[in-house]
Amino acid sequence: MPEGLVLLVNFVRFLVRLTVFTVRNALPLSVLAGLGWLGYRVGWVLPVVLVLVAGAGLGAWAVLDRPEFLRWVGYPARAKWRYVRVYRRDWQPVIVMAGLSRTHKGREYLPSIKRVRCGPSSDRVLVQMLKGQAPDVWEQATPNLAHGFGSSLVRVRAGGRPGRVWLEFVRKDVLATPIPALPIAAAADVDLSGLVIGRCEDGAPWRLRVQGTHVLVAGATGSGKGSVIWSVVRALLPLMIAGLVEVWAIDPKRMELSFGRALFERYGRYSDDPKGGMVELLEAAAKDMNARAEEFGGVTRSFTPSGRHAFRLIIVDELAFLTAYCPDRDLRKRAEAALAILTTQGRSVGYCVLGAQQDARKEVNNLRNLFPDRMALRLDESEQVDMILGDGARDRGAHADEISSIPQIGAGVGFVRLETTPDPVRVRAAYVSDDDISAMVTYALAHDDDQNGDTFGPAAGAA
Ligand SMILES: Nc1ncnc2c1ncn2[C@@H]1O[C@H](COP(=O)(O)OP(=O)(O)OP(=O)(O)O)[C@@H](O)[C@H]1O
Repeated sequence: MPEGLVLLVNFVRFLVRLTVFTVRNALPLSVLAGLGWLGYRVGWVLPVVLVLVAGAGLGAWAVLDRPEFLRWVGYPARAKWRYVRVYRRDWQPVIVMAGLSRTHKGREYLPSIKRVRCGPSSDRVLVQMLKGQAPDVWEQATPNLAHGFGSSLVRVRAGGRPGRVWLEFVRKDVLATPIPALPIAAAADVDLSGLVIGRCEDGAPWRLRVQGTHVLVAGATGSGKGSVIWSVVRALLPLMIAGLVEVWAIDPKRMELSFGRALFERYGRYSDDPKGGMVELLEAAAKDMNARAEEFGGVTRSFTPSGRHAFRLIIVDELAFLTAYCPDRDLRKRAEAALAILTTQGRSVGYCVLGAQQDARKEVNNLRNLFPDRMALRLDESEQVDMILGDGARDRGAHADEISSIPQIGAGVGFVRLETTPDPVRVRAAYVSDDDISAMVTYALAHDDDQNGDTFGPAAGAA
């Protein structure tokens, strides 16, 4: 190529880059230009005073309303900084070493960074993949990317349009410390389509739907299934006291639920009888559910809890005991039949089954697919993750088999799929201790007398 043409091409490239840089950084460049102009026209005292006043204003904002300050100033500034200092600087060598670039006819083709966003615990980098690349190539390279950019974990998320992926670089584990039991809400604030039972990795409340679904909690022994169950009961407590919710507890292990037995006996039912009592309770629930379905048939299609028709949560602490381990074959069959009826027909008439189980395998619980919402706490084997959360969940970052077995760090931590996103989200349930459960029993029984017989809450009386 003639030398003049090379110079021209480089000059045009420089102009394009300068324009892009100016447009992207219009605000800080305008401020700098304004201050420079002021300094030139009226001296440097005024710009310095302005900078100090702005700094003090930002400091006051950061102290008075930290979340908003971080949202509008802190995280965007950090994102720019990390883009320049981490991702753009190391992009080429890391991508080449991870095998994500291509060389064709001596020219190197690199995927490009479109955007960087920062949150409290992770950075998200939007990447324009090379033409012909698919997200699974990136999923295979996540260990290289994590080591290359100095993060503890990388997850690949959908990029919103074909050809793009978000890389989520986890900087620190914000769920590594236990969350104490959440405060008991007012009855009017309890939402059956989103009970707050813990926290998501991005700091948002973890909301669990119980109305219109069934929930399966899978986790190895000691993974903290009890904290999920008790956080749900705690969140429902105001509506239990108000007579709008009943909790029926089936407790084959006689450990976890027996502690709050008084609550279930007062606001629902309880059984730990292995000789048929637990199965009878399930059958009673299925029978009542059928009666309710008959009463509602042709009258109403949506369920609203009321004093006459309370929302019923059926908790089964160890599903596998009823469906696989119970020595009496007849009882196993009856339990499976009742569970199948409840899970297939109960959703629309105000029944929800919340089942827990240690073993995710099909042989142990072949009703698994009747639970629309499933969560994976710590699991023993990586293959079990997809059995619970669906195919591809582990590749999308649900590493439930890598959750720490140290209770302080990993109990109650798990992965769920939320309605809003196909990607699994890491969550931690609040820890409801034995003392908290005793306090709940005392609280409920103390409030009982005032409210017994009345109905409360916005949905009352509307069945
Ligand atoms: N959310 C939590 N945060 C912190 N620690 C927790 C949490 N949940 C449970 N733990 C701790 O972990 C221990 C085991 O929890 P838990 O008994 O709920 O597990 P599990 O899954 O029900 O086990 P198993 O199936 O053997 O009954 C508890 O004794 C408690 O100390």
